[in-house]
Amino acid sequence: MTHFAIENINVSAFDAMPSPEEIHARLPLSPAAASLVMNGREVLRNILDRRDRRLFVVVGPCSIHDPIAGLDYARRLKTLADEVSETLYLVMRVYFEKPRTTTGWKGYINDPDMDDSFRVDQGMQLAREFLLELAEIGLPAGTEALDPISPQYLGDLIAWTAIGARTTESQTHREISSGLSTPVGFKNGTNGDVAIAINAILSASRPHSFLGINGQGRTSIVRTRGNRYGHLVLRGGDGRPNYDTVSVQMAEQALGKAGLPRNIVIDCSHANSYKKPELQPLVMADVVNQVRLGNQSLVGMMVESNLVAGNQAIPEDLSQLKYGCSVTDACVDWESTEKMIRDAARLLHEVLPTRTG
Ligand SMILES: O=C[C@H](O)[C@H](O)COP(=O)(O)O
Ligand SMILES: C=C(OP(=O)(O)O)C(=O)O
Repeated sequence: MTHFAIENINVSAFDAMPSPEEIHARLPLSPAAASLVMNGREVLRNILDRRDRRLFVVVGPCSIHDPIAGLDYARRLKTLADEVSETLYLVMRVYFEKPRTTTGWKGYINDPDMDDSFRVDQGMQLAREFLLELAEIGLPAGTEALDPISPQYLGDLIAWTAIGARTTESQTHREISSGLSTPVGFKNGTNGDVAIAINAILSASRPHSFLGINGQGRTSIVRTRGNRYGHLVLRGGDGRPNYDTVSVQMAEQALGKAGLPRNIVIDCSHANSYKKPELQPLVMADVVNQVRLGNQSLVGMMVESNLVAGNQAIPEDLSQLKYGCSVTDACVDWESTEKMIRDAARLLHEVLPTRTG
């Protein structure tokens, strides 16, 4: 009798991963990290509930590829975070998973050696090590939840989560968000569609039951309670920005119509700056000006920033990588980051007391 392969025809291997509990046991959450993460989430919830009048800023590299440079960045950001803490709450952008338009490097977890060896097992452990060190430095982390299983490995170290423009409409990502322990920012679609993000916030606010894994790595029916801290992130789309007052007001109206809190974060990067990093300070200045003119729905901003401006292609010889420079989207450099955030903090100082509490 002839045997035909009938399943997994296009799968070349199943390589076992250590379970979340095994990785947690190797790299346990320290008491200091636990309290930093819990405090970070609480501040963010307070901002979204208007018990804290500050704005939060998720700022940092488009992606982490070199932990030494990433932590060098983090130490500088911590000094800046302390300096502006009266008006702005800084969360470091720690993106380990990159959604690609077609193909490309998918991030530090997927391919930590950047050589197509795809050591996800090592990447997950290295990502956890990075987050633990970041917590020791004293900064909360914000990340994109792209892989539906990663939160079981890293979720205890995350204070803010984004669902990206390419996955906001995905049921899987809405389900995961309904169970995440952090506030979740849903981006509008790459074509500028805000309605999908509003539907995502509504969906994630409800309980769901879906397939996932538990701490032992066993396939489980995950049953969630719903996450009431979903909010909208405007990132522009279809080559056009949407941080202007008219777009913001339309988004406010859409949130109100859906019965959702009017909580809007502006991503200063991506289509809001035509992917030109040098325009990000202008977007931030405009958002700050809208707050100064009385806008009450703008609660946060996002910036793609690194030690060095621009980006670089991943070279074959990794020793040729430029230190502190993005290997994904182009970023603003450290000096511009300091200036734009200091300017924002100074300008917001006088208006924060007049924001609705
Ligand atoms: O911020 C990151 C990128 O915009 C996103 O991962 C898409 O990148 P790509 O269009 O280069 O694939
Ligand atoms: C992929 C990202 O953004 P977006 O989903 O808005 O394209 C990102 O911020 O890395």
